Amino acid sequence: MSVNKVAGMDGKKDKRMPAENHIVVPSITSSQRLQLIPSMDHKPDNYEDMQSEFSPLLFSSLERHLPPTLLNLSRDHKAHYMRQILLRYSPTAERARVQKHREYRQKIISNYQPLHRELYTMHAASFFVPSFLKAVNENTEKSFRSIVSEPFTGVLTFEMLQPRFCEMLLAEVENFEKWVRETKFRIMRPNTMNRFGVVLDDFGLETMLDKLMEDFILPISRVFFSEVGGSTLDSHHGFVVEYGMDRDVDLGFHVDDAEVTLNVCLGKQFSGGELFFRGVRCEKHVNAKTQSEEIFDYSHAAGRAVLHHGRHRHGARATTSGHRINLLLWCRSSVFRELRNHQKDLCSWCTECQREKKERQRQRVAAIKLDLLRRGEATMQKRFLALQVISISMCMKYTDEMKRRNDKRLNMEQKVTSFVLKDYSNELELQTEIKSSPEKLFDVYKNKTFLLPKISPHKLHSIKVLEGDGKSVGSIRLWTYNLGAPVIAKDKIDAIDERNNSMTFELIGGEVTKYLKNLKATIEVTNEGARNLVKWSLEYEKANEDVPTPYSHLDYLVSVSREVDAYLLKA
Ligand SMILES: O=C(O)CCC(=O)C(=O)O
Ligand SMILES: [Fe+2]
Repeated sequence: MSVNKVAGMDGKKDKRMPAENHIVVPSITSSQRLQLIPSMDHKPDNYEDMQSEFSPLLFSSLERHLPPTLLNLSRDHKAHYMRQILLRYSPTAERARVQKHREYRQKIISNYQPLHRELYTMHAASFFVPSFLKAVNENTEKSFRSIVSEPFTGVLTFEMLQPRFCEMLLAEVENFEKWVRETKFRIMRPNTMNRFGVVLDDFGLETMLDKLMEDFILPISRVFFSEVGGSTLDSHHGFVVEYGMDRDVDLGFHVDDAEVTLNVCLGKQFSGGELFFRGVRCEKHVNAKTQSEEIFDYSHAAGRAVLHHGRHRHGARATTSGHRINLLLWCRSSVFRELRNHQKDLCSWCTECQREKKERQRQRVAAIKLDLLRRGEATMQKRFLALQVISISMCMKYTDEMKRRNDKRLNMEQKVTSFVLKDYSNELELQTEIKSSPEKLFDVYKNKTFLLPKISPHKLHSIKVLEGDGKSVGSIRLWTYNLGAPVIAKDKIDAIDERNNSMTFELIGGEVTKYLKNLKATIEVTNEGARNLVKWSLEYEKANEDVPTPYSHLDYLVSVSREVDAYLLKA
């Protein structure tokens, strides 16, 4: 089974940038690099009318990553700066392909006479049904839930297009196909799996479809598909597919080259043609076996939309009579794709990754249980507590149990083998024994943080000093690490006590600050008799009651320290 459908030539704008020698750009120093954390309170310029080989949406989303000193420059300055960066990432062959495709589109657009010009700009009131428009205008989770039904997890359906719009679009596609036949113009099909159907972006509908994605699909995807890039959609591939006895009959099992796929049935009369879904999979698991609970079939109806994750494996059964024509919008997120490049291991959204993870956890817990039982020295209570501590990052069940205890405001001190966990309200401590000297381990955290991504590459991707020297109080650093998914955090060194090998960091930015209003972490490396100990303490304030106690953060910090310990012993 080959399920990866190859994307068609999705085009870029038929526009050009202003001539470069018209722009005077202030010289750029190394401190003016793009920022990993976007300035969310900055409103980017609109680049719609700018001529460039890159999409206007790409410029708008990249603008938020510009260094603060560049944010207030003129639009042309910013575009010039961003274009230089984008060009560095666009290899020559890709640029040549884009250029060729742009010429192809230009040739079509300057020769083809549209039938319904009103389709080429967004007229929301005449395109969409009122219920859809109302939900998008209100733009709340509640408003979207009121129009959407979810017959199967991750497959949303809702009424979307007016019958008149469907008729006009069908007539426009027919008109375009007539022109193709008459002129014998060789057009590209939407992708390698379709012999029929046309790319709407290629004959002038790109701007309207950009708007459709940005103003109508993005708000819904933000609510339902944020985990898979739905909040950062910034480019699309828009086309129609056509089925019938004299067209393509069915569509094989595949995944789309999209983060979120919009599939709207335009008509006409048909029977058969059901969509079949078979579970969400990442690249690694795209061919993994389907579980019975992943099987879902859906019969489409004219005007109705289906919105699903692009990597939700699917296909379409044979259209047994009539004609079935659908509008497809493959919506993509460059940010999500970039982040995926750093996240080499598990996908939170791939059912198979999750199944493998559970299986590994089950095996670990079983091994720990067996080990404890074998040792026989632990009392029944010790065994139970050991499992609780070790499973902090593994099973929410345990942390829920701990939360209930915690709510009774119990100060627990649990001594288990080499771990000590203290759980106060808003404070957590986890201590573990290490073999290397306290001074050496502290030295890594104080002076040699550059070693950490090397020591623990699967947990920590990078540490960048943003302000100060990265070693003294007041220094600000940017951490990219892996807490199940890639996470970005900005911290400030709050206090250093070299005599006691202790340091405190405060979180001042990044995803975690969304659910923990305050988070201070202190490391203390000490020596107690014959034992060397590392203790991590967290002081935190949850953004709301539903936020889980940050056991996983604590466990993360301690497990990195244990890896540093192992590294020092080997060094
Ligand atoms: O035929 C359909 O409705 C599905 C089309 C589709 O999945 C695709 O073109 O990616
Ligand atoms: Fe598809």
